Amino acid sequence: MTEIVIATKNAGKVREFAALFEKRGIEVKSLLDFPDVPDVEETGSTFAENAKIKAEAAADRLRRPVIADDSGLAVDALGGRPGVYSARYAGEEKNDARNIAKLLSELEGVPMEKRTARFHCALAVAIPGRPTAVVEATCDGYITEAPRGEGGFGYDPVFYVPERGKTMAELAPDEKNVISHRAKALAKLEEQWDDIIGEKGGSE
Ligand SMILES: O=c1[nH]c(=O)c2ncn([C@@H]3O[C@H](COP(=O)(O)OP(=O)(O)OP(=O)(O)O)[C@@H](O)[C@H]3O)c2[nH]1
Ligand SMILES: [Mg+2]
Repeated sequence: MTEIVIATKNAGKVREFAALFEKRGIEVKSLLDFPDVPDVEETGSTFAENAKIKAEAAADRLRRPVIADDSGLAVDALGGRPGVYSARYAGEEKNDARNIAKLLSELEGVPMEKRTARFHCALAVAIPGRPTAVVEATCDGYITEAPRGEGGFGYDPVFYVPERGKTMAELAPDEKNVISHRAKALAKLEEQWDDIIGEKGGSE
């Protein structure tokens, strides 16, 4: 395979997948390259369900193998919220700065040791005519009291990674792409890749 479509319009995800697949010699296309594919409603109650919905809708439309990523942040002190609503936490317009502001205000007064959280990533691979495969991975950390760093996207400026002593947004892209929920899920996918795509899978 030389090219794969990721069913997303999130430019932050596209950037990370492009870097992750580049190492494997595969070029990444996204729905930004296929603007005619309609948006699909994320009606699932889990990351896995939403990833499956997005992957199958795009694969049906494009008639080729597609990977979709559904991801988000689960904060323990908030009972797992924002969870599958991470992108639209502060409103349908999906504004990262407003999402962060809402998160910090909900966590006001919560001490650092109780600000534990994790990023989740579910990746679904939909290939026309085959059952959809889903893999999942997480990355543990803490929510800081103020944003730090310019890298990444989404909640990265307030997600502290204890092993690195930095927020995700302070890590270089190459560092994030080793430890992130997305990188770990992709590594799992790779382990299962031959079973998932079988002999005739992929797109040349
Ligand atoms: O700081 C972050 N670092 C990450 O690495 C990360 N991964 C996911 N997220 C958050 O979770 C939402 C996904 O929601 P989501 O999977 O529905 O994606 P989306 O709606 O942005 O695009 P699409 O892929 O659905 O087209 C995103 O918007 C972010 O807020 C992240 N935040
Ligand atoms: Mg979405």
